[in-house]
Amino acid sequence: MTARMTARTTVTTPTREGSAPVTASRVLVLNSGSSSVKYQLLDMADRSRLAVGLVERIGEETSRLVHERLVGADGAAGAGGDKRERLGPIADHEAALGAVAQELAADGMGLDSPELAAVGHRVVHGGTRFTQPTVVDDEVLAEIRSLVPLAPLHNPANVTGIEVARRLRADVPQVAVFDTAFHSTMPEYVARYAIDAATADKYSIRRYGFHGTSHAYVSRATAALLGKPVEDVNVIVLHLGNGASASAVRGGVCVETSMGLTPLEGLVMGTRSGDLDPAVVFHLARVGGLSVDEIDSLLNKKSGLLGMCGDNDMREVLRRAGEGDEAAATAFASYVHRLKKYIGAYSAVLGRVDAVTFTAGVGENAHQVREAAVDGLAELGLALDLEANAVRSPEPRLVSAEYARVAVAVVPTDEELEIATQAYALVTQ
Ligand SMILES: Nc1ncnc2c1ncn2[C@@H]1O[C@H](COP(=O)(O)OP(=O)(O)O)[C@@H](O)[C@H]1O
Ligand SMILES: CC(=O)OP(=O)(O)O
Ligand SMILES: [Mg+2]
Repeated sequence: MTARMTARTTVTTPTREGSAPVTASRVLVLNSGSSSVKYQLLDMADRSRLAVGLVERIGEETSRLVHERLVGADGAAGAGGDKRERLGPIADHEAALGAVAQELAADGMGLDSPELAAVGHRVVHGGTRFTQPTVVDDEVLAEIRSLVPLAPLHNPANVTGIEVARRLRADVPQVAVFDTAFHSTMPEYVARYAIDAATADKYSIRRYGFHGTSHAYVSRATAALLGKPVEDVNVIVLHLGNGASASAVRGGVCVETSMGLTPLEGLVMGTRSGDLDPAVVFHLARVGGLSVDEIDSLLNKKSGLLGMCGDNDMREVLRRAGEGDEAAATAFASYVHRLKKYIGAYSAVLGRVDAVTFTAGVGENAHQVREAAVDGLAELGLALDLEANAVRSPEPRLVSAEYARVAVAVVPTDEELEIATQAYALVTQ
């Protein structure tokens, strides 16, 4: 990406007065979740962050917007920032994005700025069609909308984000960057489920995989950390946030990932079950009398750590387990056992593993999870330097023992920077 960036052409937009064009190098990135919007404004001329923020608990009485300006009020780097918080109900995503636009405008960095080159949107499901970042027009938006049944928790919010941003700034390209894109290289025999082929084709049933923007960024950053070209590095990436997924990346190309048709399969997550016998669904319907929607909600929103022990935040699970709480200890043990299984499985898939990399909220911060997941895997070449592993740091770093054959790394993910980079590259190419 960096190489592509240096050869950039410029985007020109008219000034507000409609006179001479100015060079636009800012990208606003929107990551809209079901009840939250995370955003960042970046200047791609030097890849710096100008403002970051979060709106959470959208639709509740207790909504909260936190906005942080990271540069001087006139956009000058290093001139000191400002952090503001707004509490009180924000009814929906439309209102949330309106509030975000207001905060940016208050800092002189509003959506009407002639310096805005693009808005980059995280879109979770891109189906089989969207394997590249894509400028959104009516037809593309309709296709993203048609994928809502495959990502009901995520795509509706992504669609709203695009609609609102388009309305606020119709002349600036809206670029969709898809979670599924990086995984589109999986071999057909990996992507296919072993079900009737005609049925699978009719209903677009296959493994798509998610968090691809993070898996792509982190696998490249791991190669950089090892000081090797990405083509020479085989890595298992463990993205452990609220949603969690593993991927096996051979020489920069994804060959397998744990999430499937939807972001429900695979690892134990904050509120999602991950892998289970599909017959659990039939049993709940036939014997439990639950509707399909009730089972969907149970497995997506009331399972995982939350379902097993009542807390979905790993910090809380660790605290309770440390105090001897049995349900929390079992939930933690299930979480790391599933991780261990995927590390083993993907070691077999890759044949040779150069690194196992932990990322996202849990992966970057919970040293206990890393320690427990790697424990006992010496035969696979994995061993930690426990002291290095326990150190907190925002930097990419190695935490493996010096003698270990396979590196264990902690690499902070940066989906927003990756989305901005891809969006900017597309509009300036
Ligand atoms: N210090 C910490 N120790 C353990 N877990 C943490 C810590 N900080 C954050 N987390 C976990 O990270 C999760 C959020 O990760 P994040 O990548 O931000 O998720 P998402 O992007 O899916 O919202 C939280 O639910 C919490 O469990
Ligand atoms: C796809 C997915 O699971 O995303 P998130 O972790 O943001 O919920
Ligand atoms: Mg995330």
